[in-house]
Amino acid sequence: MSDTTLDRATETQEQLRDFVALLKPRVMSLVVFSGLAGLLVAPGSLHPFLAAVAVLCIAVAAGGAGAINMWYDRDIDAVMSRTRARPIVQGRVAPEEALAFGVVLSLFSVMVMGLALNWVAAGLLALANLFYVFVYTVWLKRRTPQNIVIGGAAGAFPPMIGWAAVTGSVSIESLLLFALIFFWTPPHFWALALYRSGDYARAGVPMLPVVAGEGATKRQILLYSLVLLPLAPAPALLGTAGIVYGATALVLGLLFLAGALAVLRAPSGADTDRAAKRLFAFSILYLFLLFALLIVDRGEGLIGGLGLA
Ligand code: HEM
Ligand SMILES: CC(C)=CCC/C(C)=C/CC/C(C)=C/COP(=O)(O)OP(=O)(O)O
Repeated sequence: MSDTTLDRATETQEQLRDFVALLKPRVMSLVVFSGLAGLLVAPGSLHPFLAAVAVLCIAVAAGGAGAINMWYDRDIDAVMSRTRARPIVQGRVAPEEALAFGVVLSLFSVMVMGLALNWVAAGLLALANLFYVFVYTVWLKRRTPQNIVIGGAAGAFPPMIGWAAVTGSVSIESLLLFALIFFWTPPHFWALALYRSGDYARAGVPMLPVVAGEGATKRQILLYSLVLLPLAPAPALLGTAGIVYGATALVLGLLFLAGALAVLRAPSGADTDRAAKRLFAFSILYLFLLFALLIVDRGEGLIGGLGLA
């Protein structure tokens, strides 16, 4: 192979990597997993191919919204150390190209969901996508410290979308899964914001630790952890999951609460940063485990949900 062919291959690979980065793939992993859980625990069955299409649509719509978010936020992303290396900021992807990429993916995923599954799931998918772009990114992120409480609802839709892909409807059970992520998001994000508050202050983004201070943020984290404690086991009461899920969710909730208390008690500075980093990491593990348990504890739902029964 000649040097120019090799150069071109490397360039294509790097471009591909940049476009994948626009989709925020790491955050997407949990979005997709929670969507899959919603799909698997829903009553009814779906052909495995259609189940795969539905999950792929959730991933692509979330990725499309992520690309549009990166286009809109390119000014503040350039100021924050965590986001400085992103492709648009580094000039490796043109802003208009990222925007077009995000819009096309968003439209495509909603259309495919509607045509292949049903229009309730497609409508919810569009709502989640629009909520992240317009309500969170454009409207609230730069205006109020409640940005992630309200705007964070976008990320709570995936299990409801998975559920609707199977059933064509919204139900009390899928609303409960929505509520679970909705109340999980503030402690998840504010833990990170505590040790990244310098970044947000520099960028002029009014995240809670910047606007209300460290103490108020820690108390809010504790409050939401208290709400999660009875909420997470609740699917066991509705029959969406079994007793194994319910008991483990309670234990996980107690561990979450212990993490929030450790953050509250930690003195300002390095100790707070350390406790907040641990809580942030645990928040991700917590949600992954909850949804994994939900799937496992509904073994017969899993088999039925994929039409394998
Ligand atoms: C408005 C709501 C949310 C905000 C503001 C937020 C913010 C963030 C931020 C800033 C990070 C760090 C990413 C990085 O290091 O580049 C992060 C990580 C993460 N978030 Fe969230 N998040 C939100 C909701 C969610 C939701 C709903 C999910 C999934 C259900 C989620 C899943 C994750 C995961 C899996 C990571 C770890 C990614 C990694 O390994 O870096 N987040 N989040
Ligand atoms: C269609 C669909 C299912 C959408 C779900 C969208 C989704 C993943 C929402 C979660 C919200 C999120 C990742 C916020 C990141 O905040 P930020 O954008 O302020 O983070 P940043 O500072 O890293 O850019």
